[in-house]
Amino acid sequence: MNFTSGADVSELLSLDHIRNQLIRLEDTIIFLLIERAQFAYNEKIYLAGAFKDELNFSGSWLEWFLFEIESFHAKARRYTSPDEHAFTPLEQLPQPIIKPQSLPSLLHQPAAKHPSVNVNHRILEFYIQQIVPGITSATKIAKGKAVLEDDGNYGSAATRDVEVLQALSRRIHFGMFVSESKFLLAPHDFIPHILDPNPDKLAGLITKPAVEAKLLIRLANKARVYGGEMDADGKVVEVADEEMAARGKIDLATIVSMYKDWVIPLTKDVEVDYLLHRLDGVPQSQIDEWMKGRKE
Ligand SMILES: O=C(O)C(=O)C[C@]1(C(=O)O)C=C[C@@H](O)C=C1
Repeated sequence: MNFTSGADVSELLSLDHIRNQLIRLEDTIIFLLIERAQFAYNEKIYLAGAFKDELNFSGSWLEWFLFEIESFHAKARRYTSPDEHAFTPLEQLPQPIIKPQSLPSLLHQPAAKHPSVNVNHRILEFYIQQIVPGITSATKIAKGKAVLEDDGNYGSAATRDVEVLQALSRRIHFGMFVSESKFLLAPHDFIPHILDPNPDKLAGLITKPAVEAKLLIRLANKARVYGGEMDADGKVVEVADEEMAARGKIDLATIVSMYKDWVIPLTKDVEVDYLLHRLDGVPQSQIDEWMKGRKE
């Protein structure tokens, strides 16, 4: 989100504005997945210690990429922005070399900084285990046996992985802004389930089935169009959904189920975890004031 565009806080926190950011990120994520799908699964880059002789690093090749890239980005103060979360623990990253920007305070800091709100470890897990095998040629048959595909493009594949992971992380942690926006619209609805913590009730309050249904239809259409093909004259070549993956483009079902099974549920977890800490440090007088807004 561009926090310095001159927009005021209420505009930045309007649900329409935040949802537009989420819609824009769909495009980014689909294009980045298409880029990753050009390379084989390359299991070796996800195995801890597989390159330990070359790297002097005990984690995986991908974790090493994350560490190196995030070290550079940390120096450029990327992780001082409220919508950015590093995969590498912050204490292992260098300090910014320039002062943090002065950004409008949109989030309730005790909630935004609470460790439970950071779900990057879960993003990394589902991405490696479910998404990469789904969008790449994961296995081939050699001598009658299924073997994992490895094209040796470890640098290219990990570069794309880092880009996809950063975009997924931004998208999912946008849940904090969604929650803040929904909370401020009707704090009295949320407060009882925060004071007597009830994650299910909070999840019920933030869930919007119609928004989710539209998203999944839009996403499938986008993936079909962005992953589609044109001939040299610019004429659209009709390709069946199943054949798109075979052509090294993208597997539509994997993208849609990634959102349905992982991206939306994790965004909701971030929303609920943020809400559970939304009253941390808030004075009782402010809570009373919010509760006055409740319809009798
Ligand atoms: O748009 C919202 O209201 C959100 O909370 C975001 C989101 C999503 O992840 O896309 C999550 C939960 C809602 O049920 C609908 C959509």
